[in-house]
Amino acid sequence: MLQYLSFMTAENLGFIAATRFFDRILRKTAAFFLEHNPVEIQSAAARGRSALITMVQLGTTIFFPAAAQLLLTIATLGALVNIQIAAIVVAYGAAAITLTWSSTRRARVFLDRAVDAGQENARFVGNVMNAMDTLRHFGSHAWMSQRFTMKAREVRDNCRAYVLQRLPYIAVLGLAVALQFAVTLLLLVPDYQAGVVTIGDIVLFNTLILQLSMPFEMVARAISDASRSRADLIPLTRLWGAPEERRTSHTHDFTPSAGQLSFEDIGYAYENGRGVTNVSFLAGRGGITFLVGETGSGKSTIFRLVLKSIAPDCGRILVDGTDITGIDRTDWYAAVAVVPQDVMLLNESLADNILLGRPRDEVRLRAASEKAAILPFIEAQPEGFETTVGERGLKLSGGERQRIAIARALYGEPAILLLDEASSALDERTERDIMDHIRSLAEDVTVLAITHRRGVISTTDVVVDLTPCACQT
Ligand SMILES: Nc1ncnc2c1ncn2[C@@H]1O[C@H](COP(=O)(O)OP(=O)(O)OP(=O)(O)O)[C@@H](O)[C@H]1O
Repeated sequence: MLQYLSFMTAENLGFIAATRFFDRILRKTAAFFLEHNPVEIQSAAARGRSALITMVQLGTTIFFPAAAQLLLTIATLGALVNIQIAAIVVAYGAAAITLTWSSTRRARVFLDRAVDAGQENARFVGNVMNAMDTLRHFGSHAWMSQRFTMKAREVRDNCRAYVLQRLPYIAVLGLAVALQFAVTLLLLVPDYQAGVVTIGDIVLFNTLILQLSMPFEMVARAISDASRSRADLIPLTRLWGAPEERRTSHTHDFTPSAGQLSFEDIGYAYENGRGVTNVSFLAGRGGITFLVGETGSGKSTIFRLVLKSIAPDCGRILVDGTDITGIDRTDWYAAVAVVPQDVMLLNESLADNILLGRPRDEVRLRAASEKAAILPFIEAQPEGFETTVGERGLKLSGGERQRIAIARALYGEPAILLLDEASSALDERTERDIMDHIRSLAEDVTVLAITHRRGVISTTDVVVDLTPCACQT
Protein backbone atom coordinates (compact mmCIF):
# COMPACT_ATOMS: atom_id res chain seq x y z
CA MET A 1 0.00 0.00 0.00
CA LEU A 2 2.80 2.35 1.01
CA GLN A 3 4.67 1.52 -2.20
CA TYR A 4 1.55 2.28 -4.26
CA LEU A 5 0.87 5.56 -2.43
CA SER A 6 4.49 6.57 -2.74
CA PHE A 7 4.53 5.77 -6.47
CA MET A 8 1.29 7.66 -7.16
CA THR A 9 2.32 10.69 -5.06
CA ALA A 10 5.69 10.85 -6.79
CA GLU A 11 4.14 10.50 -10.27
CA ASN A 12 1.53 13.18 -9.53
CA LEU A 13 4.19 15.54 -8.23
CA GLY A 14 6.31 14.82 -11.32
CA PHE A 15 3.31 15.56 -13.54
CA ILE A 16 2.56 18.86 -11.75
CA ALA A 17 6.22 19.91 -11.86
CA ALA A 18 6.52 19.06 -15.59
CA THR A 19 3.33 20.87 -16.65
CA ARG A 20 3.97 23.92 -14.43
CA PHE A 21 7.55 24.09 -15.72
CA PHE A 22 6.40 24.00 -19.36
CA ASP A 23 3.87 26.72 -18.59
CA ARG A 24 6.61 28.89 -17.07
CA ILE A 25 8.92 28.29 -20.05
CA LEU A 26 6.21 29.67 -22.35
CA ARG A 27 6.28 32.91 -20.35
CA LYS A 28 10.06 33.42 -20.31
CA THR A 29 11.64 36.54 -21.80
CA ALA A 30 13.28 36.59 -25.23
CA ALA A 31 16.67 36.82 -23.45
CA PHE A 32 16.01 33.40 -21.91
CA PHE A 33 15.80 31.77 -25.36
CA LEU A 34 19.03 33.47 -26.41
CA GLU A 35 20.80 31.67 -23.57
CA HIS A 36 19.11 28.26 -23.44
CA ASN A 37 18.34 25.70 -26.14
CA PRO A 38 15.59 23.01 -26.13
CA VAL A 39 17.89 20.06 -25.39
CA GLU A 40 19.28 21.83 -22.32
CA ILE A 41 15.79 22.77 -21.10
CA GLN A 42 14.57 19.22 -21.68
CA SER A 43 17.56 17.77 -19.84
CA ALA A 44 16.98 20.07 -16.83
CA ALA A 45 13.28 19.15 -16.80
CA ALA A 46 13.98 15.39 -16.95
CA ARG A 47 16.66 15.54 -14.24
CA GLY A 48 14.48 17.72 -12.00
CA ARG A 49 11.42 15.52 -12.47
CA SER A 50 13.29 12.36 -11.59
CA ALA A 51 14.95 14.10 -8.59
CA LEU A 52 11.53 15.15 -7.25
CA ILE A 53 10.18 11.62 -7.68
CA THR A 54 13.22 10.17 -5.89
CA MET A 55 12.81 12.63 -3.00
CA VAL A 56 9.16 11.75 -2.49
CA GLN A 57 9.93 8.04 -2.63
CA LEU A 58 12.80 8.45 -0.19
CA GLY A 59 10.51 10.26 2.24
CA THR A 60 7.63 7.82 2.04
CA THR A 61 9.37 4.46 1.65
CA ILE A 62 12.67 5.01 3.46
CA PHE A 63 12.74 7.87 5.99
CA PHE A 64 9.38 7.35 7.70
CA PRO A 65 9.39 3.51 7.84
CA ALA A 66 13.06 3.49 8.92
CA ALA A 67 12.40 6.07 11.65
CA ALA A 68 9.41 4.03 12.95
CA GLN A 69 11.42 0.81 12.87
CA LEU A 70 14.30 2.49 14.74
CA LEU A 71 12.05 3.87 17.50
CA LEU A 72 10.34 0.51 18.03
CA THR A 73 13.59 -1.47 18.12
CA ILE A 74 15.32 0.96 20.48
CA ALA A 75 12.28 0.89 22.84
CA THR A 76 12.32 -2.95 22.81
CA LEU A 77 16.07 -3.02 23.36
CA GLY A 78 15.84 -0.58 26.32
CA ALA A 79 12.88 -2.37 27.93
CA LEU A 80 14.06 -5.96 27.48
CA VAL A 81 17.83 -5.84 27.69
CA ASN A 82 19.71 -2.88 29.03
CA ILE A 83 19.10 0.88 28.96
CA GLN A 84 22.87 1.54 28.63
CA ILE A 85 23.05 -0.63 25.53
CA ALA A 86 20.03 1.16 24.05
CA ALA A 87 21.84 4.47 24.73
CA ILE A 88 25.00 3.20 22.96
CA VAL A 89 22.95 2.14 19.95
CA VAL A 90 21.22 5.54 19.86
CA ALA A 91 24.60 7.29 20.12
CA TYR A 92 25.91 5.14 17.26
CA GLY A 93 22.85 5.93 15.17
CA ALA A 94 23.16 9.68 15.83
CA ALA A 95 26.86 9.58 14.95
CA ALA A 96 26.22 7.56 11.79
CA ILE A 97 23.54 9.94 10.55
CA THR A 98 25.51 13.08 11.46
CA LEU A 99 28.63 11.69 9.80
CA THR A 100 26.75 10.79 6.59
CA TRP A 101 25.07 14.18 6.59
CA SER A 102 28.26 16.16 7.01
CA SER A 103 30.23 13.98 4.56
CA THR A 104 27.61 14.47 1.81
CA ARG A 105 27.55 18.21 2.55
CA ARG A 106 31.33 18.45 2.16
CA ALA A 107 31.38 16.33 -0.99
CA ARG A 108 28.41 17.95 -2.71
CA VAL A 109 30.55 20.54 -4.46
CA PHE A 110 31.70 17.68 -6.74
CA LEU A 111 28.12 16.63 -7.42
CA ASP A 112 27.22 20.23 -8.30
CA ARG A 113 30.17 20.39 -10.69
CA ALA A 114 29.13 17.09 -12.28
CA VAL A 115 25.56 18.35 -12.80
CA ASP A 116 26.82 21.66 -14.25
CA ALA A 117 29.08 19.80 -16.68
CA GLY A 118 26.14 17.53 -17.63
CA GLN A 119 24.00 20.59 -18.37
CA GLU A 120 26.76 22.19 -20.43
CA ASN A 121 26.96 19.00 -22.45
CA ALA A 122 23.19 19.03 -22.99
CA ARG A 123 23.47 22.64 -24.24
CA PHE A 124 26.31 21.60 -26.56
CA VAL A 125 24.23 18.72 -27.95
CA GLY A 126 21.38 21.19 -28.61
CA ASN A 127 23.72 23.54 -30.46
CA VAL A 128 25.17 20.68 -32.50
CA MET A 129 21.69 19.44 -33.49
CA ASN A 130 20.80 22.93 -34.72
CA ALA A 131 23.92 23.19 -36.83
CA MET A 132 24.37 19.54 -37.84
CA ASP A 133 24.45 20.15 -41.62
CA THR A 134 27.08 22.88 -41.36
CA LEU A 135 29.20 20.95 -38.87
CA ARG A 136 29.16 17.85 -41.10
CA HIS A 137 29.98 19.96 -44.10
CA PHE A 138 33.10 21.28 -42.37
CA GLY A 139 34.12 17.79 -41.18
CA SER A 140 33.71 18.78 -37.52
CA HIS A 141 32.87 15.27 -36.33
CA ALA A 142 36.11 14.78 -34.38
CA TRP A 143 35.85 18.22 -32.78
CA MET A 144 32.21 17.63 -31.70
CA SER A 145 33.03 14.20 -30.32
CA GLN A 146 36.08 15.55 -28.47
CA ARG A 147 34.09 18.41 -26.87
CA PHE A 148 31.35 16.03 -25.79
CA THR A 149 33.80 13.46 -24.39
CA MET A 150 35.68 16.18 -22.47
CA LYS A 151 32.53 17.30 -20.66
CA ALA A 152 31.30 13.73 -20.14
CA ARG A 153 34.67 12.98 -18.54
CA GLU A 154 34.23 16.00 -16.27
CA VAL A 155 30.89 14.54 -15.14
CA ARG A 156 32.44 11.13 -14.46
CA ASP A 157 35.52 12.55 -12.68
CA ASN A 158 33.44 14.73 -10.38
CA CYS A 159 31.13 11.82 -9.52
CA ARG A 160 34.22 9.76 -8.71
CA ALA A 161 35.64 12.60 -6.58
CA TYR A 162 32.31 12.73 -4.73
CA VAL A 163 32.50 9.02 -3.86
CA LEU A 164 36.22 9.20 -2.93
CA GLN A 165 35.60 12.20 -0.66
CA ARG A 166 32.95 10.18 1.20
CA LEU A 167 35.00 6.97 1.42
CA PRO A 168 36.89 7.81 4.69
CA TYR A 169 33.57 8.60 6.39
CA ILE A 170 32.17 5.27 5.26
CA ALA A 171 35.27 3.52 6.72
CA VAL A 172 34.79 5.42 10.02
CA LEU A 173 31.18 4.23 10.08
CA GLY A 174 32.31 0.61 9.63
CA LEU A 175 34.70 0.99 12.56
CA ALA A 176 31.94 2.56 14.64
CA VAL A 177 29.71 -0.50 14.04
CA ALA A 178 32.52 -2.83 15.19
CA LEU A 179 33.16 -0.63 18.23
CA GLN A 180 29.49 -0.64 19.07
CA PHE A 181 29.40 -4.46 19.04
CA ALA A 182 32.56 -4.70 21.17
CA VAL A 183 31.40 -2.18 23.82
CA THR A 184 27.91 -3.60 24.14
CA LEU A 185 29.26 -7.18 24.41
CA LEU A 186 31.70 -6.06 27.08
CA LEU A 187 28.78 -4.55 29.00
CA LEU A 188 26.70 -7.74 28.68
CA VAL A 189 29.38 -10.27 29.72
CA PRO A 190 29.42 -9.18 33.45
CA ASP A 191 25.57 -9.23 33.48
CA TYR A 192 25.63 -12.78 32.05
CA GLN A 193 28.22 -13.90 34.60
CA ALA A 194 26.09 -12.37 37.38
CA GLY A 195 23.07 -14.25 35.98
CA VAL A 196 21.17 -11.01 35.14
CA VAL A 197 20.93 -11.83 31.43
CA THR A 198 20.62 -15.23 29.76
CA ILE A 199 22.07 -16.61 26.54
CA GLY A 200 18.62 -16.06 25.05
CA ASP A 201 18.86 -12.33 25.94
CA ILE A 202 22.24 -12.11 24.21
CA VAL A 203 20.81 -13.78 21.09
CA LEU A 204 17.88 -11.34 21.19
CA PHE A 205 20.33 -8.50 21.62
CA ASN A 206 22.32 -9.60 18.57
CA THR A 207 19.17 -9.87 16.47
CA LEU A 208 18.05 -6.40 17.53
CA ILE A 209 21.47 -4.88 16.86
CA LEU A 210 21.39 -6.37 13.35
CA GLN A 211 17.85 -5.13 12.85
CA LEU A 212 18.92 -1.69 14.03
CA SER A 213 21.86 -1.41 11.70
CA MET A 214 19.60 -1.96 8.69
CA PRO A 215 17.41 1.15 9.15
CA PHE A 216 20.48 3.23 9.98
CA GLU A 217 22.01 2.09 6.69
CA MET A 218 18.75 2.86 4.92
CA VAL A 219 18.68 6.39 6.38
CA ALA A 220 22.34 6.96 5.52
CA ARG A 221 21.80 5.79 1.93
CA ALA A 222 18.68 7.94 1.70
CA ILE A 223 20.68 10.99 2.86
CA SER A 224 23.21 10.33 0.11
CA ASP A 225 20.44 9.84 -2.50
CA ALA A 226 18.70 13.01 -1.30
CA SER A 227 21.96 14.90 -1.77
CA ARG A 228 22.21 13.64 -5.37
CA SER A 229 18.58 14.60 -5.99
CA ARG A 230 19.21 18.10 -4.60
CA ALA A 231 22.05 18.53 -7.11
CA ASP A 232 19.85 17.22 -9.94
CA LEU A 233 17.16 19.75 -9.05
CA ILE A 234 19.47 22.76 -9.40
CA PRO A 235 19.30 23.19 -13.23
CA LEU A 236 15.50 23.01 -13.09
CA THR A 237 15.25 25.59 -10.28
CA ARG A 238 17.62 27.94 -12.15
CA LEU A 239 15.50 27.80 -15.31
CA TRP A 240 12.30 27.93 -13.25
CA GLY A 241 13.42 31.15 -11.54
CA ALA A 242 14.66 32.94 -14.70
CA PRO A 243 12.76 36.20 -15.36
CA GLU A 244 9.41 36.01 -17.11
CA GLU A 245 7.64 38.51 -19.34
CA ARG A 246 5.91 41.21 -17.34
CA ARG A 247 2.20 41.31 -18.03
CA THR A 248 1.36 44.98 -18.62
CA SER A 249 -2.16 45.72 -19.60
CA HIS A 250 -3.29 49.28 -19.14
CA THR A 251 -5.03 49.57 -22.49
CA HIS A 252 -7.63 46.89 -23.02
CA ASP A 253 -8.78 45.56 -26.40
CA PHE A 254 -6.42 47.80 -28.33
CA THR A 255 -6.85 47.81 -32.12
CA PRO A 256 -4.74 50.22 -34.17
CA SER A 257 -6.68 52.38 -36.64
CA ALA A 258 -4.24 54.14 -38.99
CA GLY A 259 -1.42 51.90 -37.72
CA GLN A 260 1.06 54.78 -37.65
CA LEU A 261 4.23 53.93 -35.75
CA SER A 262 6.14 56.79 -34.21
CA PHE A 263 9.63 56.33 -32.76
CA GLU A 264 10.57 59.14 -30.38
CA ASP A 265 14.23 59.33 -29.34
CA ILE A 266 14.52 55.60 -28.80
CA GLY A 267 17.60 54.30 -27.02
CA TYR A 268 18.44 50.75 -25.99
CA ALA A 269 21.72 49.20 -24.80
CA TYR A 270 22.42 45.47 -24.42
CA GLU A 271 24.53 44.27 -21.49
CA ASN A 272 27.67 44.87 -23.58
CA GLY A 273 26.71 48.53 -24.10
CA ARG A 274 25.92 48.16 -27.84
CA GLY A 275 22.45 48.81 -29.25
CA VAL A 276 20.74 51.94 -30.62
CA THR A 277 20.64 55.59 -29.58
CA ASN A 278 18.36 58.52 -30.42
CA VAL A 279 16.30 56.82 -33.10
CA SER A 280 13.31 58.88 -34.26
CA PHE A 281 11.13 58.28 -37.31
CA LEU A 282 7.56 57.75 -38.49
CA ALA A 283 6.25 54.68 -40.30
CA GLY A 284 2.83 54.91 -41.93
CA ARG A 285 0.84 53.63 -44.89
CA GLY A 286 1.12 54.32 -48.60
CA GLY A 287 4.60 52.86 -49.05
CA ILE A 288 7.14 50.66 -47.31
CA THR A 289 9.32 52.10 -44.55
CA PHE A 290 12.75 50.56 -45.04
CA LEU A 291 15.30 50.29 -42.24
CA VAL A 292 18.77 50.32 -43.76
CA GLY A 293 22.25 50.86 -42.36
CA GLU A 294 25.60 49.21 -41.99
CA THR A 295 25.85 45.91 -40.17
CA GLY A 296 25.38 46.25 -36.43
CA SER A 297 23.66 49.63 -36.76
CA GLY A 298 20.56 48.37 -34.91
CA LYS A 299 17.94 47.33 -37.50
CA SER A 300 17.07 44.03 -35.76
CA THR A 301 17.12 45.81 -32.40
CA ILE A 302 14.41 48.17 -33.67
CA PHE A 303 12.32 45.11 -34.65
CA ARG A 304 12.81 43.55 -31.20
CA LEU A 305 11.63 46.82 -29.65
CA VAL A 306 8.54 46.92 -31.86
CA LEU A 307 7.79 43.31 -30.97
CA LYS A 308 8.17 44.15 -27.26
CA SER A 309 10.83 41.44 -26.90
CA ILE A 310 12.89 44.18 -25.25
CA ALA A 311 11.79 47.54 -23.83
CA PRO A 312 13.52 50.87 -24.65
CA ASP A 313 15.85 52.36 -22.03
CA CYS A 314 14.67 55.80 -23.12
CA GLY A 315 12.18 57.30 -25.56
CA ARG A 316 8.79 55.96 -26.63
CA ILE A 317 7.25 53.94 -29.45
CA LEU A 318 3.73 55.11 -30.19
CA VAL A 319 1.09 53.50 -32.36
CA ASP A 320 -1.65 55.91 -33.36
CA GLY A 321 -0.55 58.03 -30.38
CA THR A 322 -0.63 55.19 -27.78
CA ASP A 323 2.60 54.07 -26.10
CA ILE A 324 3.06 50.37 -26.94
CA THR A 325 4.40 49.58 -23.43
CA GLY A 326 0.83 49.98 -22.14
CA ILE A 327 -0.74 47.70 -24.75
CA ASP A 328 -1.55 44.14 -23.76
CA ARG A 329 0.86 41.70 -25.39
CA THR A 330 -1.98 39.55 -26.80
CA ASP A 331 -3.62 42.61 -28.41
CA TRP A 332 -0.26 43.72 -29.75
CA TYR A 333 0.58 40.35 -31.27
CA ALA A 334 -2.83 40.32 -32.93
CA ALA A 335 -2.00 43.67 -34.55
CA VAL A 336 1.60 43.02 -35.60
CA ALA A 337 2.80 40.22 -37.90
CA VAL A 338 6.39 39.30 -38.76
CA VAL A 339 7.95 37.61 -41.75
CA PRO A 340 11.36 36.46 -40.52
CA GLN A 341 14.54 36.04 -42.48
CA ASP A 342 14.53 32.25 -42.01
CA VAL A 343 11.07 30.92 -42.73
CA MET A 344 10.05 28.09 -40.44
CA LEU A 345 7.86 25.52 -42.22
CA LEU A 346 6.56 22.27 -40.73
CA ASN A 347 6.30 19.07 -42.76
CA GLU A 348 2.52 19.50 -42.87
CA SER A 349 0.01 20.78 -45.44
CA LEU A 350 0.20 24.25 -46.98
CA ALA A 351 -2.97 25.19 -45.10
CA ASP A 352 -1.51 24.05 -41.76
CA ASN A 353 1.63 26.03 -42.44
CA ILE A 354 -0.36 29.19 -43.06
CA LEU A 355 -2.78 28.69 -40.16
CA LEU A 356 -0.34 27.33 -37.55
CA GLY A 357 -3.21 26.24 -35.32
CA ARG A 358 -5.48 29.27 -35.82
CA PRO A 359 -9.15 28.51 -36.63
CA ARG A 360 -9.59 27.80 -40.33
CA ASP A 361 -11.61 30.34 -42.31
CA GLU A 362 -11.63 29.40 -46.01
CA VAL A 363 -12.33 32.94 -47.23
CA ARG A 364 -9.53 34.46 -45.17
CA LEU A 365 -7.16 31.63 -46.11
CA ARG A 366 -7.69 32.25 -49.82
CA ALA A 367 -7.55 36.04 -49.38
CA ALA A 368 -4.24 35.87 -47.45
CA SER A 369 -2.77 33.50 -50.07
CA GLU A 370 -3.93 35.78 -52.87
CA LYS A 371 -2.41 38.85 -51.21
CA ALA A 372 0.85 36.92 -50.76
CA ALA A 373 0.74 36.01 -54.50
CA ILE A 374 0.89 32.28 -53.78
CA LEU A 375 -2.75 31.32 -54.50
CA PRO A 376 -2.17 30.39 -58.20
CA PHE A 377 0.69 28.09 -57.15
CA ILE A 378 -1.43 26.42 -54.43
CA GLU A 379 -4.37 25.94 -56.80
CA ALA A 380 -2.08 24.36 -59.39
CA GLN A 381 -1.18 21.57 -56.91
CA PRO A 382 -3.28 18.36 -57.23
CA GLU A 383 -4.03 18.50 -53.52
CA GLY A 384 -4.30 22.29 -53.30
CA PHE A 385 -4.06 23.59 -49.73
CA GLU A 386 -3.60 20.01 -48.49
CA THR A 387 -0.27 19.55 -50.29
CA THR A 388 2.51 18.73 -47.83
CA VAL A 389 5.68 20.79 -48.01
CA GLY A 390 8.40 18.29 -46.95
CA GLU A 391 10.84 18.59 -44.07
CA ARG A 392 11.45 22.30 -43.35
CA GLY A 393 9.47 23.06 -46.51
CA LEU A 394 12.21 21.72 -48.73
CA LYS A 395 9.73 20.66 -51.44
CA LEU A 396 9.16 24.39 -52.09
CA SER A 397 11.45 26.99 -53.65
CA GLY A 398 12.85 29.84 -51.54
CA GLY A 399 10.40 32.33 -53.11
CA GLU A 400 7.42 30.00 -52.49
CA ARG A 401 8.47 29.54 -48.86
CA GLN A 402 8.68 33.31 -48.41
CA ARG A 403 5.23 33.77 -49.91
CA ILE A 404 3.77 31.12 -47.59
CA ALA A 405 5.34 33.04 -44.68
CA ILE A 406 3.77 36.27 -45.97
CA ALA A 407 0.35 34.55 -46.30
CA ARG A 408 0.79 33.26 -42.73
CA ALA A 409 1.47 36.82 -41.53
CA LEU A 410 -1.46 38.29 -43.51
CA TYR A 411 -3.97 35.62 -42.39
CA GLY A 412 -4.30 37.41 -39.02
CA GLU A 413 -5.20 40.66 -40.89
CA PRO A 414 -2.50 42.64 -39.10
CA ALA A 415 -2.33 46.42 -38.91
CA ILE A 416 1.47 46.36 -38.99
CA LEU A 417 3.71 44.02 -41.00
CA LEU A 418 7.40 43.58 -40.20
CA LEU A 419 9.65 42.09 -42.88
CA ASP A 420 13.00 41.05 -41.48
CA GLU A 421 15.13 40.79 -44.61
CA ALA A 422 12.31 38.52 -45.61
CA SER A 423 13.47 37.98 -49.13
CA SER A 424 17.21 38.59 -48.86
CA ALA A 425 18.03 34.93 -49.58
CA LEU A 426 16.28 35.18 -52.97
CA ASP A 427 17.63 36.51 -56.22
CA GLU A 428 17.20 40.26 -56.66
CA ARG A 429 14.42 39.94 -59.25
CA THR A 430 12.27 37.64 -57.09
CA GLU A 431 12.88 39.92 -54.11
CA ARG A 432 11.82 42.95 -56.16
CA ASP A 433 8.68 41.08 -57.31
CA ILE A 434 7.76 40.25 -53.74
CA MET A 435 8.44 43.80 -52.56
CA ASP A 436 6.39 45.28 -55.43
CA HIS A 437 3.56 43.06 -54.36
CA ILE A 438 3.93 44.04 -50.69
CA ARG A 439 3.97 47.69 -51.73
CA SER A 440 0.50 47.22 -53.21
CA LEU A 441 -0.68 46.03 -49.77
CA ALA A 442 0.84 49.01 -48.00
CA GLU A 443 -2.34 51.06 -48.42
CA ASP A 444 -4.01 48.91 -45.76
CA VAL A 445 -1.05 47.73 -43.69
CA THR A 446 1.90 49.63 -42.23
CA VAL A 447 4.97 47.85 -43.58
CA LEU A 448 8.33 48.18 -41.86
CA ALA A 449 11.10 46.26 -43.63
CA ILE A 450 14.79 45.64 -43.12
CA THR A 451 16.84 45.38 -46.27
CA HIS A 452 20.45 45.40 -47.38
CA ARG A 453 19.49 45.76 -51.04
CA ARG A 454 18.81 49.36 -51.97
CA GLY A 455 17.62 48.17 -55.40
CA VAL A 456 14.26 47.08 -53.99
CA ILE A 457 13.45 50.56 -52.63
CA SER A 458 11.07 52.71 -54.69
CA THR A 459 10.52 56.48 -54.68
CA THR A 460 7.26 56.12 -52.76
CA ASP A 461 9.04 54.39 -49.86
CA VAL A 462 10.51 55.95 -46.73
CA VAL A 463 14.12 55.10 -45.89
CA VAL A 464 15.42 55.21 -42.33
CA ASP A 465 19.20 54.89 -42.26
CA LEU A 466 20.36 53.74 -38.83
CA THR A 467 24.06 54.17 -39.61
CA PRO A 468 25.32 56.64 -36.98
CA CYS A 469 25.08 60.22 -38.37
CA ALA A 470 23.06 59.07 -41.40
CA CYS A 471 19.93 61.10 -42.22
CA GLN A 472 16.35 60.01 -42.91
CA THR A 473 15.22 60.40 -46.53
N1 LIG B 1 21.54 39.86 -27.90
C1 LIG B 1 22.51 40.76 -27.98
N2 LIG B 1 23.35 40.93 -26.94
C2 LIG B 1 24.33 41.85 -27.02
N3 LIG B 1 24.54 42.66 -28.06
C3 LIG B 1 23.74 42.54 -29.12
C4 LIG B 1 22.67 41.58 -29.14
N4 LIG B 1 22.03 41.68 -30.31
C5 LIG B 1 22.67 42.66 -30.99
N5 LIG B 1 23.69 43.18 -30.29
C6 LIG B 1 24.57 44.27 -30.67
O1 LIG B 1 23.77 45.43 -30.88
C7 LIG B 1 24.17 46.13 -32.05
C8 LIG B 1 22.98 46.23 -33.01
O2 LIG B 1 22.70 44.89 -33.46
P1 LIG B 1 21.54 44.57 -34.50
O3 LIG B 1 21.44 43.09 -34.60
O4 LIG B 1 20.34 45.34 -34.15
O5 LIG B 1 22.20 45.17 -35.84
P2 LIG B 1 21.68 45.04 -37.34
O6 LIG B 1 21.69 46.43 -37.92
O7 LIG B 1 20.42 44.29 -37.41
O8 LIG B 1 22.87 44.19 -37.96
P3 LIG B 1 22.88 43.31 -39.32
O9 LIG B 1 22.66 44.22 -40.48
O10 LIG B 1 24.27 42.77 -39.33
O11 LIG B 1 21.85 42.23 -39.15
C9 LIG B 1 25.34 45.36 -32.63
O12 LIG B 1 26.51 46.04 -32.24
C10 LIG B 1 25.25 44.00 -32.00
O13 LIG B 1 26.54 43.45 -31.80
